[in-house]
Amino acid sequence: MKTDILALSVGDPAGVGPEIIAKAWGQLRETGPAFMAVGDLQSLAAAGGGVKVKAVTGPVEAAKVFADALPVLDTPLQSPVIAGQPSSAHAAQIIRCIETGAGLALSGAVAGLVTAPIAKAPLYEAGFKFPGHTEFLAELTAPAPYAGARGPVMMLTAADLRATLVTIHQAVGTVPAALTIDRIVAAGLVTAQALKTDFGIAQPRLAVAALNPHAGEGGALGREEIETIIPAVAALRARGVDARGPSPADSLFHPDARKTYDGVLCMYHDQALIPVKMLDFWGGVNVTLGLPIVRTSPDHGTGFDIAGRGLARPDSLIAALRLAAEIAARRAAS
Ligand SMILES: NC(=O)C1=CN([C@@H]2O[C@H](COP(=O)(O)OP(=O)(O)OC[C@H]3O[C@@H](n4cnc5c(N)ncnc54)[C@H](O)[C@@H]3O)[C@@H](O)[C@H]2O)C=CC1
Ligand SMILES: NCC(=O)COP(=O)(O)O
Repeated sequence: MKTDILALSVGDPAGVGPEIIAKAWGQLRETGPAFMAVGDLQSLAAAGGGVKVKAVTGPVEAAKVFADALPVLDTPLQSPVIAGQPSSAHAAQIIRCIETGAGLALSGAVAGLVTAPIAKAPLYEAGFKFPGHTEFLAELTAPAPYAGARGPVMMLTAADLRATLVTIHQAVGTVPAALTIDRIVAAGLVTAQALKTDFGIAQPRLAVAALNPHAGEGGALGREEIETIIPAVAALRARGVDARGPSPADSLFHPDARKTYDGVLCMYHDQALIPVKMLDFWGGVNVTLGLPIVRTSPDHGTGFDIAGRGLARPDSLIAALRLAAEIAARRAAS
């Protein structure tokens, strides 16, 4: 049965996830968007500082209890949690929660999936083969049909800035070789389409960032613009995308520059994430574009340094829940 409720995977139980989920529930219980946590009930109750939690059998029951208690689809951990201390012993449960949430979203039982942060290293130690949620969810949803341009493409958004990435989790030294015309075009097509369907922008303008200082200074400071990015922008324009660039990245993110585009395609992780987190560290949201399911996440990580101390802020998670509900409503209406 379809519901408007969102699934929320709890992420690393030793991080700030359980605490910010309990806090987010406290702020959203009367207004929504409603969500069902998928994780270990006991550790959520312990991290929640007295918040009322309730085990539920699925989204329909969760929607009924949301105003009164934090609904949890209990997925028990096999070993104890110590806040601030990640452990590869939790990896299987963390992965199962993401799989469960994705399955519920694929079946339409929930409107979308929001993921609380995972730490990558303990999952890699346990044999997890994907750089992060983004690539894992692409694999989990690959068999499902999707009419749009297929991702995954990572978008980080805060205030009026929507920045997407051509390369995601890879060492900076490997980025130039990874930037191909096809890869930039594919990320640009997914971004342009998602700006229309998921963000409601009828005719999106896409800025494309250069890789090198001064956009390569005519080749003197790097040839990636000439050999790869300029041809990719031309190919995007030939496919009907209003793409401009490549523009020197140092002049692309100030307020007046941001008024000239609806989305900006960035070449590597920190090129996009630094301006987004500078603009609004607490309100930033990570969205996976080009999937048959709606998926958002807070822009921050597991915060092990503050986990279990009551200091974690739920703002970014709340923004992620609100954006997931908005995108789901837009997709449902189209
Ligand atoms: N969506 C996801 O699953 C993400 C996961 N990560 C993972 O998180 C782990 C830690 O990464 P870091 O680079 O240290 O970033 P981080 O975001 O966990 O921490 C950076 C700083 O922000 C603070 N912070 C984080 N969340 C906060 C919150 N809700 N309230 C108040 N302060 C908060 C932390 O205390 C720390 O000082 C890594 O293993 C990384 O893989 C990082 C980013 C996103
Ligand atoms: N820096 C963003 C991040 O690590 C999120 O990755 P993902 O788990 O959403 O793929």
